[in-house]
Amino acid sequence: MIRIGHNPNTNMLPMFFFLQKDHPLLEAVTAEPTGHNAMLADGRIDMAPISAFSYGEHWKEYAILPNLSVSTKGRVGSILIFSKVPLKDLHGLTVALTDTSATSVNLTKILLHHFNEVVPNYLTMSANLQEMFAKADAALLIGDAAIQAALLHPDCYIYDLGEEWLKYTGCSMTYAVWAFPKKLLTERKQEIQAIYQLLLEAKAKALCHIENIIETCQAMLGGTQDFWRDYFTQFNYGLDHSFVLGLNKYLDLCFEQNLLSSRPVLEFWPKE
Ligand SMILES: C=C(O[C@@H]1C=C(C(=O)O)C=C[C@H]1O)C(=O)O
Repeated sequence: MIRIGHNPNTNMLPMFFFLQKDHPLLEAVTAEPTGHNAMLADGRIDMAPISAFSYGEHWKEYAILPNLSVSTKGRVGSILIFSKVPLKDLHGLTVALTDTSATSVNLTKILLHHFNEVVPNYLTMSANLQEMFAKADAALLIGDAAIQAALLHPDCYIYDLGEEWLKYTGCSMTYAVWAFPKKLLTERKQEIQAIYQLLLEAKAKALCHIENIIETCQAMLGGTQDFWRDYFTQFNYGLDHSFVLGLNKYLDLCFEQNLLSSRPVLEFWPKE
């Protein structure tokens, strides 16, 4: 039995919609990314789509499943900074960070400190734009919370972090990777391999039946079918060479900005 992290956000539906969650080999544990990051680190789950940043913290212990990720080249649509002032004017002001993210929280710091030369103060808060704006000048939201806040058309600047990252680096951005502790390979290699196959099959099926996913998203959060169709054209759920380049660029910058204590090396299993 492999306990896997199930992320309930719409951006992960292409991974989970057709995954047989009652399969005898798997148990699904639902949480936001930071929940899975913590659960994988302390052994409460065996595998999850964790924040790419969390892989960077644990790269010596974890392996990444090839050809799986949550990535975009440019716009994401659901990793957004809502700001009362332009990004360049945030120096010395307060930015509220959602407590559900690790990758985007550190991407925010890289974009502000390294590329915009502004250093604000940070607050970590639960994802609620109104409450964040009561205490801060800008707010980072991810996933469905970001989509819901944007659909209300708040009267503020909105920055898409995938777009900002592309503007400054020319690279794609990988937000999540599927990782597991390498030590599981000594006794549970076959189970991991079997779950990996299920994940690849679930993803392949979803990409052929994206209309089912679009209808589900509309039922969950509203918005038009065109909105959701456009949302999913941004995403790439694979991890080919060009996405690996962007992921390495992000992890290298995290290390150079002292957000990570060592420079991560990506290790994949199964090896290709
Ligand atoms: C694309 C998204 O990516 C998510 C962002 C994450 C993070 O910032 O740590 C982690 C997992 C991803 O699924 C999103 O939430 O919109």
